[in-house]
Amino acid sequence: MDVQAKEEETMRTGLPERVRACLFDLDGVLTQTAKVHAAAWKEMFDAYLRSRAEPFVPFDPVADYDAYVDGKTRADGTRSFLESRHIDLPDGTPGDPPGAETINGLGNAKNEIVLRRIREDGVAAYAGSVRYVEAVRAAGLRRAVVSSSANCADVLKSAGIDGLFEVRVDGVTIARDHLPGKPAPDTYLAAARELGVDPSQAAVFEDALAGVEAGRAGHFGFVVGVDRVGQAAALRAHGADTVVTDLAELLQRR
Ligand SMILES: O=P(O)(O)OC[C@H]1O[C@@H](O)[C@H](O)[C@@H](O)[C@@H]1O
Repeated sequence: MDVQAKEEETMRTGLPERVRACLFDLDGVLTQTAKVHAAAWKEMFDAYLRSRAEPFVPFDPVADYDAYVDGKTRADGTRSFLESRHIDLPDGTPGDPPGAETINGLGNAKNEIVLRRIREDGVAAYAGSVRYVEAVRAAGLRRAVVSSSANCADVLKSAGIDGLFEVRVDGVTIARDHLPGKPAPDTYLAAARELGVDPSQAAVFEDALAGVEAGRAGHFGFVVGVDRVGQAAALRAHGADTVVTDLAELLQRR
């Protein structure tokens, strides 16, 4: 493909010309799993909150999920929501049984629920996202998935889209390399490094407030907020340069 044709195709991705790589979040951006996570968090937190002495105030799967849990690692999400309720639990250890009254125990209980739901209902990719990733691949851009989820590889495989990406930085990488999770930019920076591009040449695609914040903190070339729940203004306030409701909208931009 000659230079002009390539530039025209790159322009059709709706991204600035300097962008050479796309870094995609998973849950809620590529796959319809943000709502599965939100429902699993609610099931786990409500069971735990009911077991406590204070009056029961349920976990809100929209407001609490977006503010405290979305985009963060399992342990950070657990800690952050409990903190909002002034509940301080010990971390425990990764092997704590599901439901043990520790950060790890509650996180393990949530993971059992999420895996059960995924097993029973399967995982669907967003059709617009698949079209978009195929378009950026055709335009010659590099592609990575950057997720806080330790279940990232399985979810990509179940959705049948694991072959579209060259690099994966996920919850397993975070634990192995001791990376700070989102809203810190480290996971996105690691993916850009692995793809061999400067952050200024990479676009970040995120539906979580913690995720667009990571995009801004890492000084990435462009941050696309993906609004699945009516939080466009908050995504902009936390770091998105533009907001779409479906990635395919970007293909119409010139
Ligand atoms: O528990 P997992 O699968 O490791 O996922 C951790 C987090 O991964 C993020 O991608 C989701 O936005 C969160 O909702 C989720 O809790």
